Amino acid sequence: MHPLQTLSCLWGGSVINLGTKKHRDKYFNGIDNVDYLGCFAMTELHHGSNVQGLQTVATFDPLTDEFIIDTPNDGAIKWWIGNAAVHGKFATVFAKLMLPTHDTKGGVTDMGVHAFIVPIRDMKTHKTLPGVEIHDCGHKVGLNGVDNGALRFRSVRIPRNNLLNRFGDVSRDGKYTSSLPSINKRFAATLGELVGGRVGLAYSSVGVLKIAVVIATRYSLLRQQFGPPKQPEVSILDYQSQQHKLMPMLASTYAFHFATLHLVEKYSEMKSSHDEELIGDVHALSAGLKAYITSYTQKSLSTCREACGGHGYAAVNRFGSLRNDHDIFQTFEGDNTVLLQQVAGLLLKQYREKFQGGPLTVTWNYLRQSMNSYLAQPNPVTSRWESEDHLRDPNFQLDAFRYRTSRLLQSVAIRLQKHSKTLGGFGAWNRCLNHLLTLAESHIESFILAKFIEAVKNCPDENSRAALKLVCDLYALDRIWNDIGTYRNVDYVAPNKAKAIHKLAEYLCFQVKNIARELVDAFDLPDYVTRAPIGAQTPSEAYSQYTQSVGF
Ligand SMILES: CCCCCCCCCCCCC/C=C/C(=O)SCCNC(=O)CCNC(=O)[C@H](O)C(C)(C)COP(=O)(O)OP(=O)(O)OC[C@H]1O[C@@H](n2cnc3c(N)ncnc32)[C@H](O)[C@@H]1OP(=O)(O)O
Ligand SMILES: Cc1cc2nc3c(=O)[nH]c(=O)nc-3n(C[C@H](O)[C@H](O)[C@H](O)COP(=O)(O)OP(=O)(O)OC[C@H]3O[C@@H](n4cnc5c(N)ncnc54)[C@H](O)[C@@H]3O)c2cc1C
Repeated sequence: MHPLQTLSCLWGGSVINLGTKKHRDKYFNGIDNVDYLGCFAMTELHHGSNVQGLQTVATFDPLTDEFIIDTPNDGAIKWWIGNAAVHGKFATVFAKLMLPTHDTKGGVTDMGVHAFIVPIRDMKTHKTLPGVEIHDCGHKVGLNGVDNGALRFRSVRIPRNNLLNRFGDVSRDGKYTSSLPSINKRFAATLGELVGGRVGLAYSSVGVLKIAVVIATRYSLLRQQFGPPKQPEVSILDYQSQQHKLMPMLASTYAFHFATLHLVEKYSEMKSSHDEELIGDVHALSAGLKAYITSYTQKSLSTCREACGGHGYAAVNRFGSLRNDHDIFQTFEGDNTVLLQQVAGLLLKQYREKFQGGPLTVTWNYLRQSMNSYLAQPNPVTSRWESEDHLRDPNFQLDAFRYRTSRLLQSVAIRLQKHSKTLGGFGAWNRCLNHLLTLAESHIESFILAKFIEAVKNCPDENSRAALKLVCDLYALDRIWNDIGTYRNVDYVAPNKAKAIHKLAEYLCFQVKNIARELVDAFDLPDYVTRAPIGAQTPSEAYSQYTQSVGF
């Protein structure tokens, strides 16, 4: 999807999902046929992550039945707004709704952040409208095809009808009504508009990871360097170090593929059902997967570039532009560190409800099982089991991941309770922040593994199932080895078992290497998508495409 289209989804989605029939009737066709190019103006110079801290105001004027949109200070200038600098005709502006209190002092009441449609350029002349000032945010590290702009509003008047009023409305006489019980619920509903973008970014990030893994793996099979004395040189993927760099990454790519397929399904289900519980579930899942996957992909892009040596540094082989364009996936649509805290918050909410007897929603019900079974002391016998059958048993693998999450959840809940007494909620949360982030990542890894195991089980073709099982085992054991300290600290894994896990993970890297070409070809990415000579589908063409690219 082209960034412009994605940005129009943000603008169009906000009008359709935060507005009501009158907005759909007035704007849908223009959005759909791209007459009404628009932008999603939430972020300000001083506030991006903290949406409740936004300062742009929309004050209702009962005399003229309008809202007055104002940027009260430079910190409130809308910043980074895609489609604003060149193309946008409208903006969905997120601002604090201010209602007159009708008292003698002429006061106003802050009703919280709401969304407003603000025309920013003339439909015919495309000139910036009166009271609107727009500048380009300038050259960026990447994604320079997107025209990110900064907008200042000086007493811009819009009709009352331009309030996107699905979750809160203002009558002609300035009375506020809402279908939702609290300002917090209205805020959550408004933020719900961000979920679609996070789903899209998680899914797109897997696409970027596939491209990088395809290029690096194909090149590593093709590239030969050194070999045994008096024998032909070997492919660099024969080196254990190269296998260790790329094969767990290939396994993670497959794991993320299945996890994001499930996320898209849950998102579509949520959009059609509007199920309250599902909304919270999908919010946390999209936040967690977007944060986890985009962080993993960004690190992997550098690993792939390095694994291809000097030719990985040639712009024509794309690692640079992919790395530069993808880098911001870790920040926009919600900064990853901030989003992981949403996951931790929801886990703690479920934990509290569970111990207060409340129901656990379907996606988290493993916590119910794990809370009871896993939190018993680890079994001193199984913690020493090291056979390949046991280590490659999906039940062991998933139990290990879920045990870790449960232990992290229980221990952070205890720490938060202890620190809150002296530091208060905010201080306690900050004191435990790294623990909370580890909990969130551990939960997301458990979710990803569960989906991968499910995909293996449901694979109809026997040979493909065997290949997927091999890749899934590598994913699981690599992840356990990656955090072996946690498992050792709680004696879930004895020293002998840790050694066996490490040894088996290295052996599985070697085995996956033997089918690596088939595994990357299975992503079915044509050369016009990977667009990197050294990763050409036909190995014999790779070097010739590359030499031709420089003019030979
Ligand atoms: C390389 C190839 C390229 C390919 C091409 C692809 C190009 C892709 C281009 C994509 C274009 C992207 C353009 C970018 C756009 C943007 O960046 S838009 C702006 C994004 N900004 C954000 O995401 C802001 C992040 N901040 C927040 O979401 C919130 O401020 C917060 C941090 C979540 C709120 O925190 P706080 O104020 O502390 O409130 P909480 O108590 O945490 O939350 C209140 C309740 O609301 C619930 N909630 C929060 N978010 C959501 C949500 N999204 N959906 C549903 N519910 C939500 C939260 O759970 C709380 O509920 P309760 O616990 O019940 O109170
Ligand atoms: C190319 C690009 C396109 C964009 N497009 C749009 C758009 O179209 N519309 C739009 O509204 N916005 C857009 N944005 C803005 C984007 O959404 C914000 O940059 C993002 O939400 C992060 O906010 P911030 O930049 O203010 O960072 P901050 O929130 O200031 O965060 C900075 C750092 O502080 C850390 N931090 C912040 N809060 C916490 C916390 N509570 N706990 C721990 N660490 C914390 C973060 O982890 C981060 O590393 C875009 C940005 C870019 C660069």
